Formats: sequence, C-alpha cells, structure tokens
Amino acid sequence: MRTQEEITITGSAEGRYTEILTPEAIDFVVALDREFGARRVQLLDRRRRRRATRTTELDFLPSTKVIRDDESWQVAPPVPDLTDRRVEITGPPERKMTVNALNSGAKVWMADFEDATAPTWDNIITGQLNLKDALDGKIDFTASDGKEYRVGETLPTIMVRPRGWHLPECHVRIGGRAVSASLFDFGMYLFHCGQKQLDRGSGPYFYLPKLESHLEARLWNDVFVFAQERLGIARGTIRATVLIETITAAFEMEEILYELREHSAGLNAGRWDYLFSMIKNRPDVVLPDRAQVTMTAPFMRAYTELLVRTCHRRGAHAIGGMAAVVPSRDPVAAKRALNQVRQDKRREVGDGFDGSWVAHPGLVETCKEVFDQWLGHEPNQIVRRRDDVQVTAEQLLDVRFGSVAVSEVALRTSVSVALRYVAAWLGGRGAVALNGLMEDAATAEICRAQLWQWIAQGTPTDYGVPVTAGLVMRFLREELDVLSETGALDEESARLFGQARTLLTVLLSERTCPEFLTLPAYLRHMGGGVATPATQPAIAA
Ligand SMILES: CC(=O)SCCNC(=O)CCNC(=O)[C@H](O)C(C)(C)COP(=O)(O)OP(=O)(O)OC[C@H]1O[C@@H](n2cnc3c(N)ncnc32)[C@H](O)[C@@H]1OP(=O)(O)O
Ligand SMILES: O=CC(=O)O
Ligand SMILES: [Mg+2]
Repeated sequence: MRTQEEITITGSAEGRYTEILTPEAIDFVVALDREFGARRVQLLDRRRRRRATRTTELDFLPSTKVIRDDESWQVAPPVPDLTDRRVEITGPPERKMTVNALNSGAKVWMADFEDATAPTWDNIITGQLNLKDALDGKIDFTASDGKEYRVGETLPTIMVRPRGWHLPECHVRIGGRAVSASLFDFGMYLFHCGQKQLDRGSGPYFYLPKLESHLEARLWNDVFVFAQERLGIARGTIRATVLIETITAAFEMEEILYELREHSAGLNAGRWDYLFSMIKNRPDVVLPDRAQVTMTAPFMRAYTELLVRTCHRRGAHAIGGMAAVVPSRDPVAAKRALNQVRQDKRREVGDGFDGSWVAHPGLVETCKEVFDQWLGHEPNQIVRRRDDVQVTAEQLLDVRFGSVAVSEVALRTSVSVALRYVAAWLGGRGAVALNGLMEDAATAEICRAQLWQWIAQGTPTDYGVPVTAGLVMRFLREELDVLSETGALDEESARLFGQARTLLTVLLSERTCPEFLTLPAYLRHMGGGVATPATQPAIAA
C-alpha cells in the first residue's frame, strides 16, 4: 500500500505562476508521475546497462522482426493541421520569440522546453504561461524599447517539446523525490492548453526528444492513453513526432512508430544529438571536428535515408533536421548562410523528407521556397515510398573517417563554444548565436563530447602533439583570460564562466564520456540545491 507522500513545490509559486501551478494541474502531474515514474526509472537503468554493451554490436532487434516484416500496419492518418509541415520553426517559448515564431510564416512552431531552453524554474513556468497566453489571444506586448509585438491572423500549428526522460524537475517533489521533467512539461501543457487547442480546431501535439528505444516510446504512448482518459479527451487526439537522435533509436524506428501508431505524427532527424550520440557511444573511433562531419557523411546519410523509408512505408511524415546557421547582419555572410540552408533543404526534399526545421524566422522563406518548388500543391510526399533504400547495421555504424588530426583552430573553437554555451545556459539562455551558428544543448554536447574523445584517444593535432587534458585545460584558461582581459565579463558573467569552466573540467576528466552535460549542470546549479539522481526509486513504499 502506498502511503500518502507530501507534495512540495520548492520554486516560486507566486504572482502569475499560480495560473500554471493550480492544485488541479499539480494533481495531474503528480498522478502522471505516480503512475509512470517507476517505469521511467527502470528505462533509465536499462539505458545504462545497454551502454555497457559495445555499440559496434548493435543490430536491428531479433525480437521485433515480426513488426518490421509486417507490411499491414500504418500509423494513424495525419490530422488536418499536421498534414502540410513543409517548414517548421523551433525556439524557446520566451515571450518575444513566441510572438515572432507565431508570425514567422512557418507551418508549425515547435515550442521547445528542451535543447533550446535552459530549464530554470522561471523559464519553464513562463514558457507555460506564454503558451497559455498565446492560445488565449493575450500574448501581445510592448517591449521596453517601445517595439510592439502583435500576433497576426494566420498562426502556425503549435507543437511542444518537453524535456527528455533523463531530466528531473527538482522544484516539484513527491515525498522528497523530484518528478520527471518530461511529465511535468507534457502534463502542464496538456492540462492548461489541450482543450484550448481542441477548441480552436487544432490539438495537443508534441515532439518527443532523445528516446533510446521503442520501450521509451511505449511509455509515452501509455502516458498519452492515461492522460487523455483522465482529462476526458478522446484516445488518439494527442499526436507526437519522435526525434530519432540516438544511435540505438535508429535501429528501432519501425518499432517506435508501431508503439505510438495511434498517436504518431512521424519521425524527425535530430541530427545534432544523433552526432553527439555517435561520439559518446563510440570510444573506439575518432571523428574530426564537427564542421567536417556533414550530413553527406555515409553514416549520416544511411540514417536519414532509413528514416524517410521507414516513415513513408508506414504512412508517416519524415521531418528534416536543423541547418544550424543563423542569418548574419553582414550581407555577404547572410547570403552564404541562406545558400547553405538552401542546399541542405534541397538534399532533404530530394531524399523524400516532407518538411524541415529552421531555427530563425529569417530562414523560413528559404526553406519554404525549396519545399514549394518540389511539393507544389501537394502537402507532403508521404506516398513516395523509398523502397530503393536498403540500410544495413554496418552502414549505420560505419563512422570511420580515416586518420584524424585535429587543428588548433578546431580545438580552440570547441573549447570556446562549450565554455560560452555552458555559461549562457547557466545564465538561463538555452540557445545562442556564436560565430554565425545556432548553438543549443545538442550542438554544445557535441563540442564537449569531442573534446572528451580527443583527450581519451590522445588524438594527434596537426602540429604534432597529441590532445591531452592539460592542453584542453590550458585552452580553457586562455579563453577565459581573453574574455576577462578584454573586459567582456561583468561580475555576473565572470561567475557564470567560472562555473562553466569548473563543470567542463569535471566532465572532461571522467573516465567514460558523461551521458549529458545538462543533467549534472541542472542538479548542481538549477535544481534548488538538492541533488536528486534520476535513478532514485520513483515510488516510496
Ligand atoms: C539541435 C536542435 O535541437 S535545433 C532546435 C532547438 N534550437 C532552437 O530552437 C534555436 C532557436 N533559435 C534561437 O534561439 C535564435 O535564433 C538564436 C538564439 C540562435 C539567435 O537569436 P538572436 O541572437 O536573437 O538572433 P537575431 O538577433 O538575428 O534575431 C532577430 C529577431 O528574430 C527573433 N528570432 C530569432 N530566432 C527566433 C526563433 N527561433 N523563434 C522566434 N523568433 C526568433 C529574435 O527574437 C529577434 O527578434 P526582434 O527583431 O523582435 O528583436
Ligand atoms: O533536436 C534536434 C537535434 O538535432 O538534436
Ligand atoms: Mg536534439
């Protein structure tokens, strides 16, 4: 028998926050966590056990062959406002960006509590408030510089990306144990906005990040069934697109669609986390710096081709990934960025993708043009089966790049991006533009995982010496010195950069590549000072 555990909210619950943190909404999140928290913990344990097996031995699962071989099943037909998804804009649900995303001309806006959001309590709760305000028609505002933000007539369909299964939300506790951040973000949005979305002829739609297996998709499906029943929403109303952004999930795309088939809205190629997953799970190989590992690398092509083939075979959308350049104010650099995005989107639409992502309103038109040219008046190209594509386990895993030597520029860039991004994240910004590129949790994870890998392997530099922890720490110190000496850091940023450096130093010194930087960073700096491992038993007896 379960004892009545105390529910505590350790974050601010005042002012407008009370509109989100209502007793009913909290009850709903708590009910979700009580029902599914233990399974989440078991699946996180399973991830760790699986990581101990050599990635090179990964293969398509024998136990689910029957699902892959069965030609007869399809996912639910797309709902009307998720039929044409040729351009989707992503970004954190910060107030100004919410208005700008809603006015961007994209077909879909993915409001992101994940890679693009630093999960401070304020960001999470104001994000929920902004979504609610947007649906209530109350999001308009005037900025402190007098600029007015007003939402136009035609709005994109809204999808929400909750945080991944690995993260806790430490500000809401059941008997002292933090609830799952995924269930918190999902539950709060569904509770406050699900019916509002239905009333405007849309629905509660989600993006699901960082899944590592079809069992995690099954957990989400069970969460959807439970949540719909509890809120009196018809089964199958919720729709969700799963990001394929881990190497293990790439082997289970069919199974993931199958598990979610009554709620599925296809798959997305989460290319940046996918690359990160490859680096951290392949200590046996060394990749060159991320600028050289493009989408045309054979293993990246194998994964995206398989994703399109799998989706179209099952009647589902295949959505492309993020070209991480952001438009510059310098016209030459801006043109170069647009050309790069155009080229990337052309490859995707040619391969069969039904739509793609952009990170900035200035890129919507370019992506739209490319898809318009190809799709014309068709809303998508799901009918285009890619039976010509045959991808083997060896192709998915073949990350060999020949002999790799890292340049000093590449090393210093990785150090600089990792340091600056982590400092921004600790300061509450989950996405920033650095050197003309969009940097978020996924792209920054690549930098720090590559640094770890180069150190672990003693990878040669192109000037003769191997990469060592000492060399990377020196570059970290020098980067920080340049920032301090040029007066770029005020007292607060000096503090954040100091914390970022400490965190990176710890992560880069681990014997095995740490799973995520966001988890220890959150537990140390954002979780209200109480470390709650994600593995803590979910249900107190
Ligand atoms: C790997 C992945 O997971 S990708 C998906 C997750 N990542 C993201 O979603 C990143 C989204 N993008 C961003 O956050 C931003 O574009 C950044 C941080 C990279 C750059 O933002 P800025 O430095 O503000 O860019 P810039 O100054 O060019 O912005 C111009 C205007 O566009 C707005 N804008 C920029 N990006 C976005 C966006 N994604 N959504 C809405 N508005 C945006 C800015 O708010 C700004 O508005 P204003 O003119 O009213 O002040
Ligand atoms: O979430 C998207 C990615 O590329 O990572
Ligand atoms: Mg990602």
